[in-house]
Amino acid sequence: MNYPTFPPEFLWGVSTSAFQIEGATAEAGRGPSIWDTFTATDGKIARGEDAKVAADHYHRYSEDIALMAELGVGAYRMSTAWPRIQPTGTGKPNSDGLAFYDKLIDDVCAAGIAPAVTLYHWDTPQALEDDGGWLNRDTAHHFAEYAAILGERFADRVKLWIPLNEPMVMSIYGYGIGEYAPGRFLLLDALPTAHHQNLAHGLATQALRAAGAESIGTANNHSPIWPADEDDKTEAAKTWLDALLNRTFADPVLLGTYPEQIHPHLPEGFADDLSTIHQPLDFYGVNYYEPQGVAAPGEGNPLPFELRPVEGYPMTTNDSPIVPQGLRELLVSFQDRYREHLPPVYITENGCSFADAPAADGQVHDPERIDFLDGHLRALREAMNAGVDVRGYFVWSLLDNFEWSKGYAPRFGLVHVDYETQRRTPKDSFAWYRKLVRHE
Ligand SMILES: O=C(O)[C@H](O)[C@@H](O)[C@H](O)[C@H](O)CO
Repeated sequence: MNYPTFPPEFLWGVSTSAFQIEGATAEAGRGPSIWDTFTATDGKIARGEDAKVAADHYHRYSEDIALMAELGVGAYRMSTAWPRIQPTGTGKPNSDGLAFYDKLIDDVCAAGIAPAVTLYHWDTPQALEDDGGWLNRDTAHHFAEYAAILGERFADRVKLWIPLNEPMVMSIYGYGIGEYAPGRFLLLDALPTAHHQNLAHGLATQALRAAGAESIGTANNHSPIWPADEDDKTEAAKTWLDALLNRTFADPVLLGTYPEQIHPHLPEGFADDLSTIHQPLDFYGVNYYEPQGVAAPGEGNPLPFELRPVEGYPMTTNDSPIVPQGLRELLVSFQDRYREHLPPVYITENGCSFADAPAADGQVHDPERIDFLDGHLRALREAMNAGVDVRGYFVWSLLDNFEWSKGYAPRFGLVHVDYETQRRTPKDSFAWYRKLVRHE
């Protein structure tokens, strides 16, 4: 099988997040997070599922590290659970929490794999949410304190640091439309949470630098915005949605500015924080899954846009259109828009879910996932040929895991997880990725 070719020093990895795989939510001093609260709230999660056990990674991380060593990946993007380190989000760190990540990071390093640590993948300590969460500017400063604790403890071993995972999703899905924790429905009044997360990114980057961190970047999710029709009003809606979903999180970090449209929705004095947010970065991490369709707002719609599905493409079981060329388009547009302000890029997440299950032969055959990865890697290669400086790629995800409000039905892993027995079964895509990563 001919694979797309990449430079020998290209960094191959896999990604996960703490809340989606660890389980052990009440063990070793971990405090409750907004997602523990959300999963315990009726009607919020499909089939009433929760992540108390998830993939039980907290107890089975050695087995999972052995799987990554088998894959031959050069890096593992994981997240640390803020409520495991600071159960209420402030104050003295929980030594058992630090000890867990000490052991995990040591064993990842011992397997010859570079740890890439995301400090925050949406599991805000509930105590901070009770004080307003990301609506409260103080949370950004608490986050910087948390970052300093991690930097001090792990900067000697961690290769790549990512303060926040997808602040856009936290703001829009968590505070804007209530689909994710903490479940607020504030629409555009959620935008102060975007600013406070951007501020947290800047303050945490300063704290990590002070602790001697090697390489710091982002993991922002981005989508090319595709107009549903040629109407001028749709073009205006496209510009607005691009500002909201993409530029509100890229511009302040890369340029030290916010798109004009967003200014009226930001907290007073936001401009004074831009120099803190606009920290020099070593890389820009992009999570790509799909383009986003848009049209002009209909009658009575309070928003300056209307979301539209992208049609005419094969779909995943998570209702995502499979559009590899969207990745090339996105990266080339970023190169054009940010030019010398865009540091080297890592694809920090890309992946797909299908209803994978062991077949009669005990194997898990997932040809659609192999096609998905192959297609997106070819599109990535094209973007690199067009001049985008891409240094690495992380598959979402190593393991099947808890897919937020959709629970366990969407399976994104290269490794199948039987949630009854916690048995791990590498899928065909695991073998495919192994060959690619090992240049076999
Ligand atoms: O991008 C995200 O939404 C998150 O970073 C992951 O936690 C998701 O599980 C994954 O993307 C699949 O939807």
